[in-house]
Amino acid sequence: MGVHWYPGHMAKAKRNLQKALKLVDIVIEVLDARIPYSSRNPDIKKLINDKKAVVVLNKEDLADEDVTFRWMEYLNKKREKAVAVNSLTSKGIEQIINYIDEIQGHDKGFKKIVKGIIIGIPNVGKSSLINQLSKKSSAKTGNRPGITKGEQWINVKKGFRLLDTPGILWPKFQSPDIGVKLAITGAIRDELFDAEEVAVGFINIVLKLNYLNKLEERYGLCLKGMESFKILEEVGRKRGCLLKGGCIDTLKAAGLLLKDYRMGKLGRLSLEIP
Ligand SMILES: Nc1nc2c(ncn2[C@@H]2O[C@H](COP(=O)(O)OP(=O)(O)OP(=O)(O)O)[C@@H](O)[C@H]2O)c(=O)[nH]1
Repeated sequence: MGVHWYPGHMAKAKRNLQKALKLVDIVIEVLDARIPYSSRNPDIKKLINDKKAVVVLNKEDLADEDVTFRWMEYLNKKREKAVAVNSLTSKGIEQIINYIDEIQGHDKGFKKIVKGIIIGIPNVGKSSLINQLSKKSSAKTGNRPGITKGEQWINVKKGFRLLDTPGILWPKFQSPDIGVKLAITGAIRDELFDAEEVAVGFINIVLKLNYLNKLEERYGLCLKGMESFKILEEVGRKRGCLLKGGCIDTLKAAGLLLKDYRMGKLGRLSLEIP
């Protein structure tokens, strides 16, 4: 799943999700903290309908803290319960549990056992979050979209059960701009896009959101006043990405830059602000 997202894939994902949603009372929707808007499924409101929900801004360790704070405020203003989470270290996990307690406590109509599901687009960290919530590595994780399989309930705590299979959502396709952000963060498989184009798109965002110093620090370069492709070339030159004959291998440089970003080597860097 999450590969090409042909209409057939989407219809299947939607059917599976609708089936799963019938089994649960609470939805934990996982977004990428670096792109909360672009990583949100376009039909989410309709799908969840009036079910209780918690929005998780995952991979908070890779996002700009101030920007994440602004996203939380923005979501809270819209009466959405939002929490910033690092699913690798469990930061924020307690707050999710608290929200679930709160929802259970406030709603007298709730059953004794509340059931939840984790949903989100590919590679956003659904399985890692399930692992953190279950405190055991029962869900399979990997640095590649589309590897989640299996189905069972996990007892997260007394009175709260979680479906061990996350619901996979299709991403937004509205604009090339969103596509580039999804590619940068790894929600779209690398084979499906042109790395150079995506890296240039990434540098454009870096310039727009004033993060150039992060690139300068990482690569020991002075990049002020340069346009995006030139910056990519400079990174390639510095890192020895050269073709036979000495030309800069910008494709290799693009791969290196995107990998560094995804691994957090450029520091905390958000790609969109509310
Ligand atoms: N830095 C960081 N990486 C994370 C975090 N959560 C997950 N990851 C990484 O993101 C990648 C994808 O995580 P998964 O948990 O497999 O994501 P998923 O949404 O289940 O992916 P699919 O099975 O493709 O739908 C893995 O390399 C994880 O280690 C986080 O909070 N911070």
